[in-house]
Amino acid sequence: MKSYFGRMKSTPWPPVETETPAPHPDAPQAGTKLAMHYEQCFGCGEVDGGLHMRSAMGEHALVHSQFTVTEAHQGAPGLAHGGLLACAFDEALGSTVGNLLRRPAVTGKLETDFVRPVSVGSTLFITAKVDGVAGRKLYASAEGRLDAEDGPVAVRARALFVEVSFEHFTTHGDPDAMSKFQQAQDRINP
Ligand SMILES: CCCCCCCC/C=C\CCCCCCCC(=O)SCCNC(=O)CCNC(=O)[C@H](O)C(C)(C)COP(=O)(O)OP(=O)(O)OC[C@H]1O[C@@H](n2cnc3c(N)ncnc32)[C@H](O)[C@@H]1OP(=O)(O)O
Repeated sequence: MKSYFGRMKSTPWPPVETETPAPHPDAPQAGTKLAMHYEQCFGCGEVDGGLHMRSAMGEHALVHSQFTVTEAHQGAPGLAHGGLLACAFDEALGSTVGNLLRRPAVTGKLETDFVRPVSVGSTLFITAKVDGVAGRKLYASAEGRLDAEDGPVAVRARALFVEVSFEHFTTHGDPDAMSKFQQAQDRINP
């Protein structure tokens, strides 16, 4: 498969020896639309000004995500804010890791290469994959193309997710975090 990294190629990725991840037996099948994981998630939830990202499982354990850049997402006039684009890749990569490996994890490190401007009104087509697993360390990467699955690459990203216990979310976040996640899943997939 063609490298996902372009200029990132000079740095070895993953940076440590990893095992090739097998998708979890309960990972969604190719063609499945992925449910939002939480209604108040800025990436995939029903949040005003959010990304409203939509994702689907593709062939070869690739996850395809899309979102359209709105006026609420600007940095420079008419252009997507870089941090907002990083957020989009955090979401797409996190969803890829969560759905394929079904291990609770948080982003430890996220790197982005911005290679083309992304203007308001454009749709980013993001393709993401899990690259390797080393114990609790889960490595993933993605690229985002402008306005079509085969459009020009605008952003590349790679990230380390670290597996955590479910208590991470209830201790550091909302004590009811897990029941809220579950309620959201039940409403979406009754
Ligand atoms: C059943 C399951 C679910 C299925 C569901 C499917 C549905 C879809 C699911 C989900 C979609 C989700 C979509 C959301 C996407 C957005 C995600 C976010 O935005 S997450 C928020 C931002 N991130 C944080 O808030 C983390 C804050 N940081 C921490 O809490 C800690 O620092 C943590 C947990 C990352 C690590 O802390 P420690 O104490 O547990 O572990 P230590 O030992 O420090 O690190 C473990 C290993 O990782 C390396 N590491 C950690 N951070 C690193 C870094 N920045 N760079 C390099 N290595 C790092 C360390 O060197 C260590 O490696 P060595 O084991 O020693 O080899």
